[in-house]
Amino acid sequence: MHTATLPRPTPAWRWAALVLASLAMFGNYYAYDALNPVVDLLREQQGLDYREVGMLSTAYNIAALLVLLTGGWVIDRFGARRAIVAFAAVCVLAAAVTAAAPNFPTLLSGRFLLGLGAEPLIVAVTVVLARWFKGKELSFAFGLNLSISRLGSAATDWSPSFAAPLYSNWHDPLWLATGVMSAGLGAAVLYFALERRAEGRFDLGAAGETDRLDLRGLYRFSPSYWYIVALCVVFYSTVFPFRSFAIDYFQQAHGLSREAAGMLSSLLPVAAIVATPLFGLWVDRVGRRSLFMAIGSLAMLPLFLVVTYLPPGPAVPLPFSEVELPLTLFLAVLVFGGVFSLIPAVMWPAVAYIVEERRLGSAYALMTFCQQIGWAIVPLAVGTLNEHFLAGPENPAGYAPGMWFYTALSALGLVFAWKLWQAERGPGGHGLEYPGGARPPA
Ligand SMILES: C[C@H](NC(=O)[C@@H](N)CCCCN)C(=O)O
Repeated sequence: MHTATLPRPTPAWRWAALVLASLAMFGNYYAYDALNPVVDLLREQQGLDYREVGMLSTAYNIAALLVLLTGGWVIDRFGARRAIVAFAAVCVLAAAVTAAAPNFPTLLSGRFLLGLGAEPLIVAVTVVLARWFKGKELSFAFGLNLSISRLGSAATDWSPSFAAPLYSNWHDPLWLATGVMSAGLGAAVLYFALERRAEGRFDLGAAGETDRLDLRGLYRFSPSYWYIVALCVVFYSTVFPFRSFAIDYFQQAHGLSREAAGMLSSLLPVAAIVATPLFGLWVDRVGRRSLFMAIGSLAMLPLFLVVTYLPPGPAVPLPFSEVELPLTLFLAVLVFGGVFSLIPAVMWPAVAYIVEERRLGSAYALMTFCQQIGWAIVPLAVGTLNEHFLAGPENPAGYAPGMWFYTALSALGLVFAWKLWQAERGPGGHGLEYPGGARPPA
């Protein structure tokens, strides 16, 4: 079929494709985060310690590293629409294995399997969005996709409230996650059917470059690229592991109920749902990308120490819920949510200004690869610190070393963002500080 003679897809088809692909991502993010509200139950009922909880997170990353190494081969070989269905099916299987697990090794295999499905599912969805939206609201489509994905994370955090009866044991909330991911698989199948019907009617463009890892070209990336990668590593190595332990931490160290801890933790993705696309639009207008990354890193620096050492403050009612939250924690997590919106909204698109288009797939794949390495190590380190310092409700101070560790990572992030800002203000800058990514003529 000679697609060049066909029209580009109409808005209705494009938005239907976005909604279906994003629902698959909703299931993906829900299934990943489903472990967070059951950490205390895994410790009490399954006898896991914090280090083992950290290992569950690391198992996901090791699988993701292996999949990223084999690159987008499956996507190239079988096409993105088949890949979306296949990877979503792997996620359903992974969620079911995790929910049914009778012991720790099976739990580990479930999370490993999830890494094999979830990260390439994200890549495949990125590929299909690029095909449908290239030249038409692509950034906005990516932003909406990320917001719907984060809604999946928030829904997991809310589940101790809306699915409270399930939380008498750790299996049932994970079966709920399996159900949600199955609905995501349903959306993936509908997407498959939609794309098949669109073929022959519309020009969907050639399948783009998938995120391949081209190790030969690494040395050709500029220092600015490597500063962004370094920031990406320390940023996500802080945020994602913090989220993994956050609900349990708020329960044990601050005495919150699971519902309140879940609501508090959900402020992070909820803030990001609203603010990420807005920050994206703002930065596109004003530029100053590396300055914003530095501001975000600076704002993040004191937050872990604030929740550890400042008095909790008065209890404030959370709108639209029965829950009351200590003011200090509420404000700290809200600011963290702002940072979680600002840095990703600026950081991922900034790479496109620094790396030429034909190497963008490699650049993103390498960045995601490095991200997984940091994200694999930190939960293990924090889990080990919690165990070593006997963290628990009788010894809330035992969580402080982990919080200092996050603070040290945030400080490193600030250094990398600062170096990037310096590099970009100089003559070798790539235009990150200017609205369209180009320095205005002198
Ligand atoms: C855009 C970015 N996504 C990622 O970093 C993914 N590699 C992993 C997401 C896993 C979420 N449970 C993000 O979400 O900010």
